[in-house]
Amino acid sequence: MTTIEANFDGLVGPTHNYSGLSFGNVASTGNTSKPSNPKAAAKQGLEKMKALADMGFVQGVLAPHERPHIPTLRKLGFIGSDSGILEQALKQAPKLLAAVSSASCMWTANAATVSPSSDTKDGRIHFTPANLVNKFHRSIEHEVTGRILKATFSDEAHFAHHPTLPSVEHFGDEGAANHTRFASEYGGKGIEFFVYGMSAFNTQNQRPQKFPARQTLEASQAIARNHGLDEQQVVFAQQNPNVIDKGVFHNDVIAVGNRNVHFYHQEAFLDSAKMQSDLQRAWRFTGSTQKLHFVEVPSSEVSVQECIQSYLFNSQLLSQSNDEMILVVPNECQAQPNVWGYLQRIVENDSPINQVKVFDLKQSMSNGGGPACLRLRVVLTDNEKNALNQNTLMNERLFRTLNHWVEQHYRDRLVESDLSDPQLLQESRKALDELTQILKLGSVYDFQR
Ligand SMILES: NCCC[C@H](NC(=O)CCC(=O)O)C(=O)O
Repeated sequence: MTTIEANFDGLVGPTHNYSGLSFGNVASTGNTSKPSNPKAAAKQGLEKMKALADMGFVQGVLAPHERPHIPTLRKLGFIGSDSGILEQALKQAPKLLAAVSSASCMWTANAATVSPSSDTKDGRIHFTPANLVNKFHRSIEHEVTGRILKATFSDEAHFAHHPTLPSVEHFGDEGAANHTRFASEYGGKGIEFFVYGMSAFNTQNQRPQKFPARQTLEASQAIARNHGLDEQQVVFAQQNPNVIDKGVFHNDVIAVGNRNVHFYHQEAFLDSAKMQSDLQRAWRFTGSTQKLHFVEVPSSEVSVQECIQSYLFNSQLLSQSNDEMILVVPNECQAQPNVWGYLQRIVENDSPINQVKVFDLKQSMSNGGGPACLRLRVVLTDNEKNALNQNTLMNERLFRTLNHWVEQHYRDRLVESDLSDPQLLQESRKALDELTQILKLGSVYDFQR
C-alpha cells in the first residue's frame, strides 16, 4: 500500500476582489480598492494545479463559495429581493457588502485542520473546518466549507468530519495554515505540529501588540483532542509575537514542513530552541531512523520583511521521490535578490531541497495568499484515495473543462462598486450551479437548497 500527500487547492471564485479586509495582512490592506481580475486569478490557480498533477502529484479541487452571500445580509437585517438587498447594502454598509462578497475561501490552507489516518485513534482521516473567527468575511466560510469537504470526502468508513470549534476569539482557529505534519514516510507515524499566536486563557503569556493573533493554543489543543491524537506525537509552539506584528498573520508565511524537513525563519518562533527539542523528542517517539532536518534561514541572509514581501516560506515543499524535495514558490521570490540568491544556494548545497519551481500567482498574492495558502494537504492511502470523490481530482480533462468554465462565466475586471451588481450575483450562481455538476458535489450552496 502506498500513502501519498494530496493537495486540494481552492478554485478562485467569480467575485475575487481587493477590499482590504484583513487587518494584519499587509498585502490585503496595501492593495485595497485596486481592480482585480477574477478570470486571471482562477486561471493562475488552475495552472498551478495542473502543473503539480503533471509532475505526478495527486491534486484535487475545492469549489468556491456563493458570493455575495445574501443569507448573511438577510441575517443582518436587510430585507426584500436579492437585488434590493444588494442596493441597500451598498448604500448603507459598503464594507459589509465587500465582506460578504470576498472570494477568500480560495485559501484552503485555512479551510480545515486535517489529521491523517495513521495519526488518529480510530484510523480515519479527521477534518475540522476552521472557524476563522478573527475576520468577519472569513468567519462565514466554515459552514459551506464543511459541506464541500463532506461532498469530497464522504465515505464515513474513512473520513470523520468534526464541527468547527466555538466561534469566539478564545478558540480562534485558522486551520492548516498553523499546522504541519512531520513523518519519515507519509504512511508512517507522524508528529502533528500546531503553531499558535497566543494563549487565550493565560493572559500573562506574550502576545502581539499591533496585529491580532488569529490562532489560539486552546483551539489547537481542542483539535488535537477531537482528532484522537496521541499526546506524545503532538507538539505545540508559539509564533514569535514580533513577527505577527510585522505582518506574519499565519505561521505558513514564515515556515513550512514536509516529511523530515522543517524549513523556517530564524525569527519565526518565540523559542526556536524549544521548538527544536520538542520536535526531536516527538520524532524519537515516532521511532524513525531518519534524521529530522532543521533548515533555519538566518535574518542576516533574509529579513522577515523580505519573507513577507516574497512569500519565500509560503511555498509548497513536495517530495518528488524519497530523497528529493522540490519547493514551489511564487515569482515574487525572484524579485527579491536576497531571497532568490538564498534559493540558488539551497539547491546547490547538500540541503534536502533540490529544486525550485516558480509560479505566477499575482492575483492571489496581492491579497496575501501564496502557493501554500491555496492548498489543503490531505495524506491518503490507496483505499482512501479511491474512496474520495474522483470528480474533484485534476487531470487533463478536468483542467480543460474548468478553464472553459472560467472563460464562460468570469469577468476580467472587478472593483468594489461592481459587488452590488445583481448581474454579478446571477453570473456567480449560474457558474457555481454548473460547477457542482462538473465536480458532482450535490447541492452544497444555500441558493440550491
Ligand atoms: N492564507 C492566506 C489568507 C489570505 C486572506 N486574505 C484576505 O482575506 C484578503 C481579502 C481582501 O482584503 O479582500 C486572509 O487574510 O485570511
